Amino acid sequence: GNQWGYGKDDGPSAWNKNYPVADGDRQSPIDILPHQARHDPNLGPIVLNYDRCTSINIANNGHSVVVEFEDSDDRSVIQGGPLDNPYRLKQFHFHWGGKGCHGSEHTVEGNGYASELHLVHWNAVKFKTFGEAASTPDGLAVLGIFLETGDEHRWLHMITDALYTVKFKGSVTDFKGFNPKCLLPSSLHYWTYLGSLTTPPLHESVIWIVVKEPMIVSEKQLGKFRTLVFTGEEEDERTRMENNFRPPQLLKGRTVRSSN
Ligand SMILES: NS(=O)(=O)c1c(F)cccc1F
Ligand SMILES: [Zn+2]
Repeated sequence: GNQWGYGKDDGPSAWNKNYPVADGDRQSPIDILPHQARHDPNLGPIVLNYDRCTSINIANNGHSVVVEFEDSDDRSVIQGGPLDNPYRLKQFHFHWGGKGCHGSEHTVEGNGYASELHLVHWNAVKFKTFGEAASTPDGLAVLGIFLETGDEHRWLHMITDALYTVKFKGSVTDFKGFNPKCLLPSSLHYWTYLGSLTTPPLHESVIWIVVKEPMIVSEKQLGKFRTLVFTGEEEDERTRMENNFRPPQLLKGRTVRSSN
């Protein structure tokens, strides 16, 4: 099948073999150069209505740890900013590095962060299903939040305390009542640009909204993500899940706008 990963032979430099769009004109992530971003006064604030969000489960999909949400109605949406419609929250997941090295996907002036949280939303006004939205330009809106190491994050333990239940690829456990609003930094000032999924199939369907202010988490909390493994419980090898990030891709003439 189309198995891909983050190793030497199946990693980002090999993805274009099975997914030629990897060499496309609007690939993600990118290196963000704040001084070259165009400040757009028409870019309003991002508005998150997550108060009635319904988390369902937490899973290890062999590439990351993902928390899925009920998305059969508009109970949790993102709107405003560059978005013309409300986009429904579908899932969130993380990308991270190895001990002490960088693991974010987007970089800022060449500097990576320890990790990056992606909150994935889809345009249910224009599309019937997530899959349809994910394969059509601007069907998705992903909110990216950098994680920087420092003091312990007061709410991230709700995620890290559950990671031992999804150590192996293919494990899924109940994860109800979690509202990701508790993870967000105080300011939602952002950069925005048109890009893609950062994992295969790399569809060029994403309106990216990258928040400028990182959330602060402790090295201990981040270390718990590295107790996950890419491999299934039945497999012999136990390959530690880390460095599950795609490096920055060419801008190819795109404009990055700044909310302010
Ligand atoms: N990394 S990402 O946020 O681009 C992403 C998506 F948007 C959707 C599915 C998987 C995935 F990894
Ligand atoms: Zn992601």
